[in-house]
Amino acid sequence: MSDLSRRGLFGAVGVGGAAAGALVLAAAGSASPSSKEETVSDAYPYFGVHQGGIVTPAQDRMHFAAFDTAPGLDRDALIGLLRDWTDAASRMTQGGSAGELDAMSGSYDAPPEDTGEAYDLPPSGLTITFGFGPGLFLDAAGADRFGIAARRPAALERLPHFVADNLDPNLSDGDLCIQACAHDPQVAVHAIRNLTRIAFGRAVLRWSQLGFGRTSSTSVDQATPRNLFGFKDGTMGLRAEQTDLIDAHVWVQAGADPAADWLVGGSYMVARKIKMQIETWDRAPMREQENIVGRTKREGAPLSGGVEFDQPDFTLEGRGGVPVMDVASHVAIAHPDHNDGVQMLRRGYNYVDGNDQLGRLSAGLFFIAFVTDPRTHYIPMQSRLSRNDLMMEYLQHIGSGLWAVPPGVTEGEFVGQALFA
Ligand SMILES: C=CC1=C(C)c2cc3[nH]c(cc4nc(cc5[nH]c(cc1n2)c(C)c5CCC(=O)O)C(CCC(=O)O)=C4C)c(C)c3C=C
Ligand SMILES: [Fe+2]
Repeated sequence: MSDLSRRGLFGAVGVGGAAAGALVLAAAGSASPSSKEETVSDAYPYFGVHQGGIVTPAQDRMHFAAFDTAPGLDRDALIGLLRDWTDAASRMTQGGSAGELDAMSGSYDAPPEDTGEAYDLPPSGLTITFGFGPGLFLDAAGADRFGIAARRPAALERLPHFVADNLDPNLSDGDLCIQACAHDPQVAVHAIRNLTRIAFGRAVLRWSQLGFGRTSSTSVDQATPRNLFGFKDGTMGLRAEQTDLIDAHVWVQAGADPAADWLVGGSYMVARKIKMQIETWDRAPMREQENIVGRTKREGAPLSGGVEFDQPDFTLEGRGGVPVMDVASHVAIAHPDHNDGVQMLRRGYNYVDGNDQLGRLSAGLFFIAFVTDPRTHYIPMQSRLSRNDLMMEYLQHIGSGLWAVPPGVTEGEFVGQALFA
């Protein structure tokens, strides 16, 4: 393990103004590694043009949390919360404590400012990404509690109902959300726990999710991981290095929504908790599994031929003139050619929440995508998938949410500050 831990605060807070994704070593005296040499102890800069945790190379662990603001919270108190969250996030991502004092310091007669479980741990690539839900702008009763309703982005509405959705309100929505990703689960959990604690009296945890195993790659240097169906997942996902595509499909551009200019440089985050009927899937023949996905299980190559990163040929016909790639395969329906060219930055995680009373795993994929506009990028694709995707027989969408993700933070500012200017 690196010498770098949370014993005291490190001088690395605020290192560089570079966009998140540039890796820095916070340990004094260490040489900067290339991204191929990244280790579990590294830190990403907190301050930058975009928030971390979007184009940052997807870490292997995630703790996601959605919050509701407390009844009676006013604009100044909300700003105070965002400022406190920003300060804590800027410290924790650099391997520091949640509070100004570390977990073992402070008055003996007061609770410590940090809960302590990450005290000996390095930064572990921690990123903390904040999002604002539709309810922050207008609550269920239509009240503009924080004086920001006029600046609500037009695209920030609850996602519509999709065919076969079976959403649990207790696993959906939230005025605010936080995505904490790290190489070490204890570091991600520590971040959410302490941010929840800091929010006491101002925002209440509504629902949360642990994810253990990325199902995407967001950098060209990352190998493609596998999901709980055993297939390579993330092959055709957007990569940080594809900057033109990231600009076109992920970041909100100037002029996109004049009422929501504060969101320029930010994005929209879609989260869907998708239960996978894995015991049923495990009984499906290999031929059927591959046909449903549209790719080979071993290599992740398109069924039309070639190797993993080759494009599928949807026109290729097999015996009897039947397309080799099933028109209802997951890949066929989700491909940009069949979705007006749209792509999304997928950043999901596998999850297992124990099991049900019949001995079936309560498991699936916590789907996360960052998009420039959910109305063009997520909603039409999900509508097609929910109606036609062969994989839907094995899936159940049980949780859902959409949040506007403000741009990155400059030192001295708080996250989302431009919304309140
Ligand atoms: C609305 C968007 C998507 C949802 C929801 C979704 C769920 C989901 N996907 C898999 C497994 C795989 N998905 C793959 C590709 C793929 N999926 C989406 C979108 C959604 N998936 C897109 C845009 C793509 C890329 C299509 C393309 O350009 O070819 C693959 C193949 C490998 C890959 O390219 O990533 C797999 C496997 C599961 C299990 C799942 C829900 C549980
Ligand atoms: Fe998919």
